[in-house]
Amino acid sequence: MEDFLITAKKKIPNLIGLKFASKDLGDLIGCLFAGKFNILCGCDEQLMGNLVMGAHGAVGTLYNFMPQVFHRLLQHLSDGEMEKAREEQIRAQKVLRLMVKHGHSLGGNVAAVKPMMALVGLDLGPPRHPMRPMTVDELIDFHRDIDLVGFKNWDPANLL
Ligand SMILES: CC(=O)N[C@@H]([C@@H](O)[C@H](O)[C@H](O)CO)[C@@H](O)CC(=O)C(=O)O
Repeated sequence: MEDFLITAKKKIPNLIGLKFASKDLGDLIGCLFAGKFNILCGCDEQLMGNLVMGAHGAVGTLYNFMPQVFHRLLQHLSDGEMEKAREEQIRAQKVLRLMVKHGHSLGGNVAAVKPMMALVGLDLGPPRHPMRPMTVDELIDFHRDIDLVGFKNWDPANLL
């Protein structure tokens, strides 16, 4: 993406940045120093690392249903409380692993985003074809796993 920014800037004068969805941190630092670009973290599981390296913000799925975890992460980072920030990042990782685990058979982890949003009170309907919604049994399994990692204790204010 660093090469892209340098090359594209010559042809697209109003190019001001990008959402960095890769996990290549070498490329991230390259993008951050490629010029005055606005670089947004597009990989929720790497938010902490991206911000420490200098990313300017983030776009992500998990911020929709576990915002307090990320607010705390940002606060701890700004206070220099790295261990506490890590704890929040690990919470995000635990949820992501479950979304991949339970979303895989549905055609993608976006199908697992829907029940997460429902959990915080927003019924967004079923995922788009070819993904499919969870069956009742799958939903019970998913909720059980989500409860086991402690999700409901992290953001209790958000829950129904
Ligand atoms: C590449 C990608 O899909 N990134 C996601 C992440 O939230 C992603 O789902 C998450 O990090 C799990 O890998 C978002 O940054 C994308 C996104 O929300 C958007 O573009 O609207």
